[in-house]
Amino acid sequence: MNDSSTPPASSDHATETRPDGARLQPAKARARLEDSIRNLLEAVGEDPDREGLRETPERVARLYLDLFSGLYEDPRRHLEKQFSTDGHSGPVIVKDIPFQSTCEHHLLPVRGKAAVAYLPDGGRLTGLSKLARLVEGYARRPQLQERLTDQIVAALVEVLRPRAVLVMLEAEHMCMTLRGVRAPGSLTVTLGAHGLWAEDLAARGEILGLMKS
Ligand SMILES: Nc1nc2c(ncn2[C@@H]2O[C@H](COP(=O)(O)OP(=O)(O)OP(=O)(O)O)[C@@H](O)[C@H]2O)c(=O)[nH]1
Ligand SMILES: [Zn+2]
Repeated sequence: MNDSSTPPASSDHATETRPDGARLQPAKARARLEDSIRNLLEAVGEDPDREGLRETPERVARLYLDLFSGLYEDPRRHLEKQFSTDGHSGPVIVKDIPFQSTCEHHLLPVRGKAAVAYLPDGGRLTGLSKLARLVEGYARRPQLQERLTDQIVAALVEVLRPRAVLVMLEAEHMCMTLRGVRAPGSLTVTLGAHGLWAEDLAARGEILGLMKS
């Protein structure tokens, strides 16, 4: 593989800020999370100082920092390392990428599989593992499946400038299986497309077929 002559995307991608410009700080978040979990235990009538719960706020704070670690990175940075295509002009598809997310309405797990495809523009390729890292970075946040799909598409478009992108996510939402409507086994499928695969349904169908095969 050759080093790309393409300049990397903006280094602003390495850190992310809230819309108000404040930097997200995991250390501060951890202390606040611990307090919040303690409050939650008290609110449900538990004693956070009893032996079994004493370390729970700290454990759960760590858990949430892990589940929401995508809030502390800009996943677009994973696409910055690029290679030349060496003439390859066909689609690149990585499928069966497992992901774990959190439904932003109920803070319950969402687990699924992603398939990510792009059609290089003749100049830029990214590492295959970077597609899975991109999915993970956006999944590890409070999310909607539709937004997660769109963010993955937008990142690929912005950084790789490919001729086409297609992203398909299939996921089980625990908020639909453990509670509420209780529909275990139900799967939500979302699709995001850009460029040729948004415009040409026959071309999109061919890629979808490969994603599902
Ligand atoms: N569109 C979309 N909806 C989601 C996602 N995750 C969870 N939901 C839905 O968000 C909705 C929230 O609905 P509400 O009526 O405010 O909450 P609720 O009373 O707990 O809803 P029920 O789950 O129907 O009991 C539910 O229909 C969930 O199924 C997602 O990723 N995308
Ligand atoms: Zn939910």
